[in-house]
Amino acid sequence: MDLISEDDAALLVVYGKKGKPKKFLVKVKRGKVLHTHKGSIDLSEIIGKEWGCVIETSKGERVEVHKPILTDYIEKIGRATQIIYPKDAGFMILKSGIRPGDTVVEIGTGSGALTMVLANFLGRSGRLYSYDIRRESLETAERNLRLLGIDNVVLKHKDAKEGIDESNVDAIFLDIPDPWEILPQVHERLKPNGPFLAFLPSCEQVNKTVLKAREVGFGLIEIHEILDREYESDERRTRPAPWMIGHTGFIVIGRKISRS
Ligand SMILES: C[S@@+](CC[C@H](N)C(=O)[O-])C[C@H]1O[C@@H](n2cnc3c(N)ncnc32)[C@H](O)[C@@H]1O
Repeated sequence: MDLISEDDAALLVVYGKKGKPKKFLVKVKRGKVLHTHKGSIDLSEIIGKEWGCVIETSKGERVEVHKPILTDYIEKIGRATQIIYPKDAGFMILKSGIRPGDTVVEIGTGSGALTMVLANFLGRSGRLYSYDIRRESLETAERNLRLLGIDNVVLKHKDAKEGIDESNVDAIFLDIPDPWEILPQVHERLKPNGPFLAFLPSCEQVNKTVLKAREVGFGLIEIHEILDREYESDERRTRPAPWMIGHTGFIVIGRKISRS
């Protein structure tokens, strides 16, 4: 049975007045105490217990102990930049057509949120080459990747405008302010019919990207925006949560057409 051990990561959840969950991502250590607004939690107590168990704080409040999944990590990772949220990352992966074992390039590592999702999907037999111009971003991303024990990513400190080193790549993901500047190289480095997927916060960027993508030889160009509205439900009513992530960005996708 998969029991909780020392040094495991655990997601502890305590509930506020209106049933709102407050989440704590912790490393389990004997003797370590977590202090929350609902009392303290002795982490020694959960060692040897089953995942999904329920314990109590020092004030007798309920604490759920969950085994963290990828989205839990993404919510809590250190950030050096804006990140791509799971709602967008999941859609981008599906629309890229990539499969475990593929070779993928990412331009704009940032904090590594999309990097984590891509690397997790590609698996041990896959390879992700991720470029960033800023050392600070790469350092943050490296720390975040280490949290998950991800080892199929090659982080590259390089301006992608100076060239993409890999060729015959299955897909290229771009999260930089001006992807249109490098679409000619992206086209050259993709395998036949390979897709690019660009994440862009503004309509002006979308337009420039689409026009350039047509010019350099991408077909089946699509533009999407993904909206995710969370709901809350109790004995009295079910309704949209008062807060939502209003706008993240647009996703532009194109598939390489061979120049004949
Ligand atoms: C918004 S962040 C990417 C966030 C990332 N997708 C995530 O989910 O954490 C954009 C990153 O692109 C990098 N960048 C901008 N222009 C670049 C270029 N020409 N080549 C490589 N990286 C670039 C920036 O340094 C920044 O870290």
